[in-house]
Order: sequence, then C-alpha cells, then structure tokens
Amino acid sequence: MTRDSGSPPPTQRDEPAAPHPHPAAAAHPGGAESAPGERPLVQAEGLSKFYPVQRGALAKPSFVQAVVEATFHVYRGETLGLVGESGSGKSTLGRLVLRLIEPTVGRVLFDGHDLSALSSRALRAMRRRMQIVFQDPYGSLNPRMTLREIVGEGIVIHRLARSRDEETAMVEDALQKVGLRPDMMERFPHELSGGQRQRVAIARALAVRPDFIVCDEPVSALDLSVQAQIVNLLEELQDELSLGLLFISHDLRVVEHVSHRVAVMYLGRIVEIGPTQGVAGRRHHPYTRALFEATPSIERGSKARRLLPGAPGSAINPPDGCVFHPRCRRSEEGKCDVEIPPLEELVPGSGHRVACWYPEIE
Ligand SMILES: Nc1ncnc2c1ncn2[C@@H]1O[C@H](COP(=O)(O)OP(=O)(O)OP(=O)(O)O)[C@@H](O)[C@H]1O
Repeated sequence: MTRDSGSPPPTQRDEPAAPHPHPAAAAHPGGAESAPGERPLVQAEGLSKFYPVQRGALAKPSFVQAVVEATFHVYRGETLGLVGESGSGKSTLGRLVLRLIEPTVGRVLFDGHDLSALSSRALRAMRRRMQIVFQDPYGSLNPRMTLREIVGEGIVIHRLARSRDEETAMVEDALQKVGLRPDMMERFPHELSGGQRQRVAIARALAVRPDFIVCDEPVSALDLSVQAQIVNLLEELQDELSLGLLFISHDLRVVEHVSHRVAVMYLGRIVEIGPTQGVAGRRHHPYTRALFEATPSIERGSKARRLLPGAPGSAINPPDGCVFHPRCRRSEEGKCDVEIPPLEELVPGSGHRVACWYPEIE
C-alpha cells in the first residue's frame, strides 16, 4: 500500500519556478498549511558532491562522485522517499540538503531562501527548521546526557524558552508527542530500549519545532514490530505538524509505505522520481524494476524472485553514458554506454521522471 500522492505537479521539472499544486494536499485533507499553490519547502537544484581521493603520492587526484546533479523538491506535509543500494549517495544527499556538508555544485532553497547565500547567523536560525534523525539510536545520543539534556539542547541553543520552566515544559511536550512519559526525563539513553531511544532522537528533532526532517534510515536498526511503531509515529507527527520529510532507506517496503513520492538513486544519480504509486507500480527504470523484483513484498505475499545482477560500479570511476548500463538488461551498445540519459517525464504532467533511453513500459 502506498500513501496517496494527490495531484502530480504539472510542470516538467521538479524545481518549479512558479507555485503549483501541493501533491500532499490530498493525502492530508484539512492538514495545516497544505494550501494549493504553495511553493516547495525544500528545493534541491543540481546538487553534486565530489570527494577528492588520493590513491598514492604520485597518482593523479581523482574524485568519488557521491552525488551528481540531484534536483528535487519536498513540500510541507509531504514525504519524499529516497531509495537505492548501499553507496548510491542517499546519506550524502540528505546531508547536502541540510547543508551539513557543502555541495561541490548546486544549491538548496529552503522556504525560498538560498542556503548558500545566507549569513552564518541567518543559517543558524534556519537550521532550527531543518533537523535530522539518524539510523543508530545508540550512537546518535550522548550516553552521558539525560533525556532532558538531549531533548532540551536545541531549545537552549536556539533560545526558544524564556525560562527554565518553559524549557522543561517544551521538553515534556516533545517527549509526549513521541509517546514517552515526561517522568522519564532524568533517565539516560542506556536505560531505554532501541525503539524508545529512536523516539528520543525524534523528540530531540521535534523540540525545536522544525518544518523539515531528514530521516536517515530511521528504522533500519530496529526490530520489525518496533519499526512499524516508529513509522506510524512519524506519519502521525507529520499529519499533526505538517512536516516535510526526506525518508532515506534501502528498505523499499518501508519507503513504499511511508512516501508520497519516491526517488531512486543509483551511483550518485536520481534515475527515477515520481508519485509512489507510479514509481513502485510502473517501475520504468530497469534499475527500479530490478530493485523491486529483488525485494519481497509482505502485502503482495511474494518472495524475492532474484537478486539484482552484477555489482554496483565504482563511484570513483563511474561508467560512461548511463551509469547503470553495465548491469542493465535493456542496454544498447553505442547509445547507453555513450550518452547520459536526461531525467525526463515519459507522460507530460505526470511528475514521474525517468533517466533511461529504453524505459520499461509494460
Ligand atoms: N567523506 C567521504 N569521503 C569520501 N567518500 C565518501 C565520503 N562520504 C561518502 N563517500 C562515498 O560516497 C558514496 C556515497 O556514499 P553514501 O554514504 O552517501 O551512500 P548511501 O547510499 O547513503 O550508502 P549507505 O546506505 O551504505 O549508507 C560512496 O561511494 C561513499 O564511499
């Protein structure tokens, strides 16, 4: 089952200059701030990140092409799922969007503001509105801090409370929102279960009242039953607070369940993006198709049919042409190994874009 993606944006590109209908509006009827015509909360434009690598003193410097020309948007109240194999660039892209790392090329507009053009003071203020929840609730929480300190830290840094009492009330409120009792405030992370710890990580993000959260594999380290609880919690919070979410996961089933739209990454590039039902249902890109076919679906009751053939290429020396062509069953010599396919809509106005010379249609 997928979340309703509502009306797809009518424009060809994913980074509209003009406002267009909010794709999450239909999924959140009556949801706060989901007015049609609203501009995207987050717009990533041509983001690339190349890391220099030196393989020997005399060798020419080369680059890991972690993310290449990623363009997408996220609305308030909307979840964009980001899937792909390990090393495809998902985490790097999540960090680029938050400007936790600097892009080599490209820019991010947050609520219309170019993050690279902000003063450090303005960027600090903007940072409150953009949070991240990491995969590992063990590693991401300071074991020497109590829940009050962990959840209250951002409130103090951003001076959101006028008194200690108000700070306490805000911590309590954040804990309650994630289903934890306020009387747990003086506990330490090691006294909690994995699921409770991840709730604390979410409470920490929520405490500063953000508009947008990057969830980087937020449930991958948790047991299946706890995964469902955390996913449901994120959905409830999103509905209540109209949060924009970038939900990064290698687990297609989770992404299919939580996302209004999905972006598929391969070797640093977005190769398919669109409403979840379109991407998961039609699977136009041969990589998307292979990825779904390699994933068992609980709802469809299927078993994994086959593994994705071949190994992912190197991000240091990616293949010419389409980066997926060496593994692709539809690859044509002289075309796919030479020319990079643009990310384009097959059906104009569908909001579903594919980077493939010979997309799967049936
Ligand atoms: N600081 C860095 N220096 C050099 N290369 C890096 C750095 N960070 C990431 N990379 C490389 O960039 C590519 C993308 O990595 P990234 O962690 O973004 O992928 P991912 O899809 O999130 O993978 P995973 O699911 O395993 O976390 C990989 O080839 C990785 O080795």
